[in-house]
Amino acid sequence: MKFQKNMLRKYFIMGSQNCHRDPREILQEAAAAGITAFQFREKGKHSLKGAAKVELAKDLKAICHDFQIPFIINDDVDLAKQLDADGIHVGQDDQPVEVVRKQFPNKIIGLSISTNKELNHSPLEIVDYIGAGPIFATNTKEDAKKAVGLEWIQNLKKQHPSLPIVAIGGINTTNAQEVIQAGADGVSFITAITETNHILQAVQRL
Ligand SMILES: Cc1ncc(COP(=O)(O)OP(=O)(O)O)c(N)n1
Ligand SMILES: Cc1nc(C(=O)O)sc1CCOP(=O)(O)O
Ligand SMILES: [Mg+2]
Repeated sequence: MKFQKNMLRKYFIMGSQNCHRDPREILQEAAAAGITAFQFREKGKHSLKGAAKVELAKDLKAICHDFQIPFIINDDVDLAKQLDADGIHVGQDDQPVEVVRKQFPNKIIGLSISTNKELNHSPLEIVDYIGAGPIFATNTKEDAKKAVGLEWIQNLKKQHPSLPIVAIGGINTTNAQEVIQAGADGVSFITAITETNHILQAVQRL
């Protein structure tokens, strides 16, 4: 699947550890409601491992493809290869993005950026988009860095006007609009969907 900036507009991220019910049901509802991309982030204390992780990933990929939404895998390069995912998202402490690009010349590749130093030392020309954040405080990622705020998105956009940017961290139905107004091409979110009882409404508002 070829990357397009508008895929970043409503980018849902999830793993089974984020869910109070079957992740398949949650993704199905979010996809029907209009998310534009999905990242499988099976990570942390209560996450699935081994065959159970692979089985869930396969099911979630099939749902994404039913809705023609890109299926992106967080961190796990081997799983991305095994499942022929549409893309992979890596952070500063994961496999170097140069290595990932060599392995996947045609897949969507996203890279996390949390500071100006990371921005200035990353090979931005070989990634399709950056995940910028945390914009606001978040409890979802244990090792999240300091919140960067909306001005940082404005600065990023000024410095790199054509670099696709998806904002992440503490984004919900009430603050998503100001994130877009600050210059992000889209918003990514976990708990805005996994902690709501009204997925359709939440996705529409986001
Ligand atoms: C879209 C998006 N942006 C940032 C991240 C964070 O990636 P990373 O820093 O590697 O942290 P983990 O998610 O792996 O804990 C992301 N996953 N997606
Ligand atoms: C996975 C992730 N990465 C972040 C980063 O800043 O790189 S913040 C984050 C968690 C986002 O979850 P929520 O939408 O529930 O705040
Ligand atoms: Mg990572």
